[in-house]
Amino acid sequence: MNPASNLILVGPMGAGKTCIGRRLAERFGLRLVDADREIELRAGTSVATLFELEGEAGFRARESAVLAELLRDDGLLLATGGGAVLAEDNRRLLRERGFVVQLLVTVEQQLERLAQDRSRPLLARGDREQVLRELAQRRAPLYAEVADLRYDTGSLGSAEAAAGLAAALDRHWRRPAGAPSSSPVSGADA
Ligand SMILES: Nc1ncnc2c1ncn2[C@@H]1O[C@H](COP(=O)(O)OP(=O)(O)O)[C@@H](O)[C@H]1O
Ligand SMILES: O=C(O)C1=C[C@@H](OP(=O)(O)O)[C@@H](O)[C@H](O)C1
Ligand SMILES: [Mg+2]
Repeated sequence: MNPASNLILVGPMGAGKTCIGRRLAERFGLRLVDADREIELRAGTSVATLFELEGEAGFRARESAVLAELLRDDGLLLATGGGAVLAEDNRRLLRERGFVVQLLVTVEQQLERLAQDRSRPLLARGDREQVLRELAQRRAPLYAEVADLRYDTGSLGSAEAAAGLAAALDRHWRRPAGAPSSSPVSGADA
């Protein structure tokens, strides 16, 4: 098991990386960083606009650079974007620099959670269900390759899921000596 001080969330769009990350950061005394948000801050524009202006390849180059920059630090809760595992160098970096949690979600749950979402360019055209199924098929082995722990949010709401994941991390994540101690998940209803 990986005794890293960073906690890294990977998984598909709508798995809850960003929102569960927010709750867990507080619980484990980690600094929350969301890779997409950091890319947007550096570029001064949105992920959707970057896809439009630079294509997916341009966005992926920015994503790799941001992951490398952020993961020089310790004590982070890093919420990645769903495609962060595509590049082999990213996968190596994630494995080396953190305890990686793969959040599991079904395509049906993704469709429900992202029904109103207009910010994810990969879902902007075509048949959403088909796109999500193709992405899941291609990426599932890549998430599995980097994961130290897999966690299924199933039918849980995000507060319950965060509380359940925190309990699983208490059992499975060996943190380095001197890491801040954990406190209850705020707003958890489980
Ligand atoms: N466990 C959950 N149960 C219900 N809704 C959720 C859950 N996790 C996330 N959501 C909702 O799904 C949407 C996407 O969540 P988000 O955290 O942005 O996912 P990701 O960063 O993995 O793409 C948000 O509207 C969020 O409130
Ligand atoms: O799956 C993907 O390739 C993407 C997922 C998004 O992040 P979330 O997984 O946080 O939605 C964002 O990085 C971008 O729209 C591309
Ligand atoms: Mg996100």
